[in-house]
Amino acid sequence: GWAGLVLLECPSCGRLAGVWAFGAVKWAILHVFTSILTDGKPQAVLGRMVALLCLLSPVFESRHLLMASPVEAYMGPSLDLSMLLLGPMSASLACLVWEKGLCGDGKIRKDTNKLNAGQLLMRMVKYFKPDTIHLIAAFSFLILGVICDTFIPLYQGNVIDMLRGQVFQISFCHAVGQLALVSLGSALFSGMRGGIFMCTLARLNKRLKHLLFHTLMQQEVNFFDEIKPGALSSRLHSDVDRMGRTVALNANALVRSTVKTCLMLTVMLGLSWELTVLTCIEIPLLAIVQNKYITLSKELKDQIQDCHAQNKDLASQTIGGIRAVRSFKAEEDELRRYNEALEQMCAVKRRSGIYSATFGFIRRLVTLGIKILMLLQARNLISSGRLTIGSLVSFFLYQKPMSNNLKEILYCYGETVSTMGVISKVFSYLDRTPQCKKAGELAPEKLQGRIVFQNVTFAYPSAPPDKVALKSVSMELQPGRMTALVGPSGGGKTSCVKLLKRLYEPQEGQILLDGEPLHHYKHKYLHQKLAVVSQNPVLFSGSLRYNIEYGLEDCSIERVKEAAQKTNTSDFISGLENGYDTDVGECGGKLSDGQKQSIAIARALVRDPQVIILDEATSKLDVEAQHAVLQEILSCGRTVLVVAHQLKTVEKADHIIFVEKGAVVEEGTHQELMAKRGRYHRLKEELFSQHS
Ligand SMILES: Nc1ncnc2c1ncn2[C@@H]1O[C@H](COP(=O)(O)OP(=O)(O)OP(=O)(O)O)[C@@H](O)[C@H]1O
Repeated sequence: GWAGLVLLECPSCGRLAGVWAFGAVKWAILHVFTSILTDGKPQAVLGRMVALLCLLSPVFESRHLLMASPVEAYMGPSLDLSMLLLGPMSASLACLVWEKGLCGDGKIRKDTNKLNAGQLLMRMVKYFKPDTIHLIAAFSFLILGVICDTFIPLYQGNVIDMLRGQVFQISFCHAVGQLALVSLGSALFSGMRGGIFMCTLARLNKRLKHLLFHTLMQQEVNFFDEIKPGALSSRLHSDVDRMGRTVALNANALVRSTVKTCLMLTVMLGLSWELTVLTCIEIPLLAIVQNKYITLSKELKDQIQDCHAQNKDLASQTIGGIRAVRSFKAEEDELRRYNEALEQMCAVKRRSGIYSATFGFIRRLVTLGIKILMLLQARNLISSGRLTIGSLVSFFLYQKPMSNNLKEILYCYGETVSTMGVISKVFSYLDRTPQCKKAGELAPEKLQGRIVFQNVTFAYPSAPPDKVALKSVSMELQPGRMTALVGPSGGGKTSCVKLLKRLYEPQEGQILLDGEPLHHYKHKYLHQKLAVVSQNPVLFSGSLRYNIEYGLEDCSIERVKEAAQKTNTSDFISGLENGYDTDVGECGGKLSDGQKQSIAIARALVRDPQVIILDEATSKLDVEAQHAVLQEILSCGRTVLVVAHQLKTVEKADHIIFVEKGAVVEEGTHQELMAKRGRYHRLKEELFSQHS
């Protein structure tokens, strides 16, 4: 700026030599200045930038002198104000291209990032494959719409130039007709493009959600111990929606803006190359600001997502457990916790808002500066007769959408980059291999139901490495016998049940069913032949029938009724207005705890299992129902394992296994264990006092 002002004051001082001398002095001063500012260690990039800023004008003037015709002598630098600003801008642009695009380190770094992002995008694009026809149609309409769009301002300029009335009426009508035609084409093709894209996006979302849900269903139970349900549901809904939307809409916007930009650039260059250059200078400047903004906002976006998942989790936990919250009068506490989570989210969003406002301000400042330069240049062009008013109007009509296009390209780039985190997270779930043994193909017609635990050692994957839930447990459950697992709380009873259900795999030893390891059996077969009923069974919202036949294909109503009869629930169900079609409410909320247990036992019995495991599953039933259920379960020579806390259940058992601190301590009948006067005898009162 200073150099320019001096030259404006004294255009002929020293001509080219003066310009070079001035550039050199400016370089020396700026070099000293940057050295002082950076404690004598200016960065290489700053040095290059300073050199370019100071020497670009002398180089340009030298070229001017060399190319000047012999007739027209070189008269020194131009007094044009726009040239004054063009110098520093061109230097900044050249520097940016060099540093960001061509310079060694940056390029390598960018390439590796690009590779990952590129691979993710390519993979994402593959999911669109079933919609190829739709996409071809959508992109064809997009290109047609863009072509029509591009010509609208040009025809508008033509019509304005003809308004002066010197041209024939017929050509005016022709120009208006052309304008109407391209406008109509633009509206029609854009509408078609938008509609098809939306449909494609909906189909992609459906496919991705289905795939992700399927993958999640395959994961081992520990995966769900480690990742909260709120986070998973957020991935499944918000993230899949976001990744589909970003990729599809950005691809749409990117192609539209790129085609439009190329076409518009051609037309604009034809109208005025000087004004076009000025329009294009805006882009790299905005790119720098946008790049900085993307880096800052990416981290915040991740934080917002995590906060969102946390809030969702907190709200669903509280609402789901509202009965517990109410009974402990913990509403205030829950409200405070939720409020704290909201505050946290608010703080992150506030920071994001500040970044966005600052970015918006700088962007507007850049745009305003360019606009002023353009008006100055336009005045020069019109006064020298190189541009008509109609062409200028056309140019301005192009300029706004052109800048918008470029901004859109930058925005799409930014959006896509910031969605990479989301895309890679979703893909990491899609690619996750379940950490459990693959089920075998064994499905014998006849199953005895003899279960043997052979030196089973097991620690929960989420527990500390030294905390073992079961230590070398060996035991046998025989067909036709009821075995009771008893022991103090935290002893390892439920862990045995979980291993039998194959929710977890033991780290050492194995569990055999009729002499074969559990994982050799077909998954579906195993869960049909080995039924587990827990103390607090999970029911799903839906009818009673749906809950009893849950997971079974082609289960007749007769089988459902028979199972209900065996658990003494058929009378209660027949008394209901809709019978077996009565809705049980969210998680069976419309049923009493005892009714829930009965339905869960009926659900186990309808499968006609050979092994039944009751994890205190009859605790809420009345004595008569308990008796009936146990009678029924023990018939047919089944293997029965009960995790018992009640003395009367234990007394009915043929065999008792006493588990403490993850190990089998004693076993035998109730009488034998009492006679032994060991751990079982000593803890008997404590074990059963609350329940008996
Ligand atoms: N999902 C889990 N992750 C980590 N550790 C667990 C998990 N579930 C249980 N444990 C730990 O494993 C040990 C055995 O627990 P388990 O549930 O088998 O005891 P239990 O005998 O059934 O107790 P209770 O009679 O109170 O139900 C306990 O120390 C418990 O803290």
